[in-house]
Parts: sequence; structure tokens; C-alpha cells
Amino acid sequence: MGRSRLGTVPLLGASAPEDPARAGIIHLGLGAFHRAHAAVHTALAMQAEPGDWGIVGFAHRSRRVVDPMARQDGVYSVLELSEAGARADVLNVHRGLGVMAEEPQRVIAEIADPARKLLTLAVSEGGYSVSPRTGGLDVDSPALRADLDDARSENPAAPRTVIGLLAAGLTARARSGAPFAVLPCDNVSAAGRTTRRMVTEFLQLSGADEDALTFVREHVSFPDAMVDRIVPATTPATSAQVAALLGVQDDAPVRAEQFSMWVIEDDFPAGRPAWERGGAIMSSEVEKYEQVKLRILNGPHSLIAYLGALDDRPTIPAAFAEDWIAEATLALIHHENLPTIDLPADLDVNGYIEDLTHRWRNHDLGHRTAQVGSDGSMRLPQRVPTPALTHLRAGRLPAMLALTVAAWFACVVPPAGFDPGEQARAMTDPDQARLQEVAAGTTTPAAHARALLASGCLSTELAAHEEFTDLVGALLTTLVSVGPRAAAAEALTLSMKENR
Ligand SMILES: NC(=O)c1ccc[n+]([C@@H]2O[C@H](COP(=O)([O-])OP(=O)(O)OC[C@H]3O[C@@H](n4cnc5c(N)ncnc54)[C@H](O)[C@@H]3O)[C@@H](O)[C@H]2O)c1
Ligand SMILES: O=P(O)(O)OC[C@@H](O)[C@@H](O)[C@H](O)[C@H](O)CO
Repeated sequence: MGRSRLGTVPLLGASAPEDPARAGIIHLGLGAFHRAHAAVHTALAMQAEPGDWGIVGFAHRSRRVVDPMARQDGVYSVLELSEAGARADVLNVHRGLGVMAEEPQRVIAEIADPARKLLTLAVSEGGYSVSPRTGGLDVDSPALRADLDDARSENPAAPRTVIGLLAAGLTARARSGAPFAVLPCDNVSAAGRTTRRMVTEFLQLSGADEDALTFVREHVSFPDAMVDRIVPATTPATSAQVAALLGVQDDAPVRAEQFSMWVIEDDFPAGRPAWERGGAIMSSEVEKYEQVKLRILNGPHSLIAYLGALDDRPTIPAAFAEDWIAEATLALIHHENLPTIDLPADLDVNGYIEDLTHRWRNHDLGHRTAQVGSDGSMRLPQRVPTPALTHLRAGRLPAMLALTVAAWFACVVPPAGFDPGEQARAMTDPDQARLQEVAAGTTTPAAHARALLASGCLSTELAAHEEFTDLVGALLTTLVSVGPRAAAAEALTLSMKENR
């Protein structure tokens, strides 16, 4: 694969202008999701309306994606897997590649460059440095603290965190005063406003000068966005499928479902691609769409992954094919999450849920339960506490949300003596060792759950609700002593009673 093959393979949307100086977009977090989502909508937008919207993309630490992409001149294919079959198309929009950890000064220089008009982020929840304990900047994190110390020093060397890089880059850009937009594309609620808060807090704590703070306040926008496309990790089989369809060897393909949704708040002071002509929705109701996504898709997706893994199901479709898991998931959606959402006026929510049940049954995607269940300590704080607290404050017990938490604990921080099985053991979590330590020495699953919640891993306010903590403990007890199906039945009975 490479630019020389472009005439012989189907192109997705339009190519970006060749000249890297005309690349208006910087992207941080060059994972599979960005390459199958924002990059695709951008290519489609440029097909409808040409513009200087090439992308300079940076991976976080690894060269796993950057090296093969660079060998292919930034060109790669998107393998779309749907009920209609598989198709592959080629994308040619990346005009610069790098690794944040290797070249932080280059990231800062790119952000300072007035030719770049906006920056997109797909760095996972952990990339935002939000403290699960306080909701503010995560000053408990050693990497963040190191960045703050560095920024306060006489000769700052190089930030390591995304927030540190943004703060340094925007400080440098303040010198030209060229307006800019930072557009987060992660499953983080109110991601735009959250990013603004974290960057501003970082600047204040690091003693940044008033000019930088004023510039960020007045000339940098942080639009909110809701992003939705299931993009499982690329595997060697992805390259083989692309080779079979296109007759070309691609070492950096991505695979995705057909469905794709991007709802964006329209606030770009230096301009933007005509994304609304490339399949995106520009809306003033993004926050409501985010709630729909986080509570109808992501939260229930986590529940499918944890129950499925505990039942030894390797993939989401294999898990969702189990009636009892589908029933528990739909109960979480309809009884507990949907009633807490302020729905956007233009959304057909029943259609969205109906579509979703088909998307979760997409066997060709083979989204692994271990992938969806990983990093729960960063993901569940976005997915569980707000709806759970809404019910608890109204005197109702959210049993399916409690089940989600209990199943997460059983998979990732199981009580002593309980083996959650191969699929759950494959889940990874940056907070796993700390959580194991917190619960060490507890002698019952109920005490185990109580210790974990009391550590503030989800939200301190939620942990203070004893009726919730007790229910998580009871469900964890059933999970480890009888099994996930019995725990799901117990939660379902309670959820139906509470929501009658
Ligand atoms: N894959 C999906 O289906 C999907 C759908 C919607 C949203 N998303 C969002 O996109 C994110 C990335 O998903 P992906 O499929 O591309 O995963 P991926 O593993 O392919 O890529 C993750 C990217 O984030 C970077 N990253 C992770 N932690 C970071 C940190 N602390 N600081 C800086 N960079 C960090 C990684 O280096 C990598 O570039 C998800 O976490 C989610 O928020 C993914
Ligand atoms: O990627 P994560 O772990 O944040 O979430 C797992 C899935 O729920 C998520 O990737 C969805 O597939 C995606 O959010 C769909 O738009």
C-alpha cells in the first residue's frame, strides 16, 4: 500500500492536499478509532468541499501504527464489516506522523503553528487527567505532577501528558494569537468543557502567564462532540481480508462497522472542514447526544463485556446472543439509564436502541469482551455514577448499574480465591494493582466490594450510599458463589420491582 497504488484502489472521500503545510488539523492519539472515524468523515467532507484539511497525527508512545503508516505514505484502508458483507476503501488524508513521547517539542511547535486550525483528540479517558476522586485535574498522578513541576521550572523540558502538551502548545500559540479549536473525540462526558477545565487548571497551577490564560479563554474553543462507531482493534486477519478484497498488502488497516455517527458543537474560530457534508451532525444539543451514547451504548456495552467474560464468551456478539445477557442489558437501558437522559429533540431513541441491538450482534466485527472490558477504572466513572445517583437520590435502587460494578470487580479485581476465567483475565486496567491492594485482607465478597467502592474508584458520593454498596456486595457474592446468570436474575428481579 502507498500513494503509488491510489489509482488502482477505491478511494474513500477525497485525498488531502499533498503539501504538509496545508494540513489544517493536528490529531493526538493515532489509534484505530481516529483512523476509522474522524479521518473518514474528514475525507468525505473534503470530497464535498475541498479544503486544507490534511491531518498531522501523533501516536502516544508506541510506533506500532506510525511506522507502517509512514512506510505507506500515510495511506491505509478501512475495512467495513456489515450484514451486507465486507468492503475496503483507502484513505489518504494524513500528511505528517509522529509520536508524542518521542517528540513533545514537535507537538508543541505544531500547536503553535498558525497554519494548523484545530486539534482533535482520541486519547482514551485516561488522557484527560481528570481525577476520579475530585473531578478536577488529577494531581495525584505522578505523570501529571511531573509535568507541573517541569512547567514551573526555569527551562521546561517536555510535557508527557496530553494536558501538559496542550497547555505548553497553547502557551506557545498565544504569541501569534492565532485562534484555535481543541475537539475531543473520546467517550468522556462534556469532553470539550472538561478539556478546557483541565488545561486551564494546568496553566494556573503551573504559574503560566496571564497572556496564555487570556488567549485560551478568548481565542481557543473546546467544542463538545459525541462520537459513535464500533472500531475493534486491528488484527493480522484485517490485513489478510484487505489483501483479499483489494489485492494490496496493507500493514496499517482498520476495521469498523458500517454505522458511524459524529455530533459536533459548531464552534471553530479558525474554520473547519465541511463535516456536515461528510456525514457529521453539527448541533447545539451535543451534551444530550453524549448522554445517549454513554448511557445507552457504552454503559450497557461494559455490562455485556463483564457478564460475557464471566460466562467465558470471547466476543460481544457471542455474549449478547445469550438471552439472559441481552435481557439484563435491555433492562439496564430501559429501566435505569434511559429515564435519566434528557433526550435530544431530533433523535429517534427507539431507532437508536433498535440499531444498537443489531450492531452488538455483528459477528464479523468480533469485538472482544476483553477489549471492551479493559480500563474500567477510567471508563465506568463516565458511565455509572451519574445515572446511579439520580436514582439513589430519588429513593430507588439501580440494581443493573450495581450489577455492572459487581461484574467489573469480579472480572478485574476478583475476591481472593475466585477465578474469573480466561476472558476476564485478559482484561487490563491501569488501576488494577492499586485496587487489588485496597481490597487485600478482606474476607468476604461483600467486604471486598465495600473496600473497593470506599477507595473512590467510581465516585465518593456513590460510595457513601450504603444501600448501593450493600447491593454491589450482595451481587458480587452471588457472582462468585453461584455465577453471573444467577446474579443477573437477582438484579433483574430487583430492578423490575424498583421501577414498577
Ligand atoms: N474503538 C471504538 O470503538 C471507539 C468508539 C468511540 C470512541 N472511542 C474512543 O477512542 C479512544 C481510542 O480508541 P481506539 O480504538 O483508537 O484505541 P487504540 O488502543 O487503537 O488507541 C488508543 C490511542 O490513545 C492513546 N492513549 C491511550 N492512553 C493515553 C494517554 N493516557 N495519553 C495519551 N494518549 C493515550 C494510545 O496511545 C492510542 O494512540 C477510546 O478510548 C474511546 O474514548 C473508541
Ligand atoms: O472503547 P471504550 O473502551 O471506551 O469503550 C468500549 C466500547 O463501548 C466503545 O469502544 C464503543 O464500541 C464505542 O464507543 C462505539 O461508539
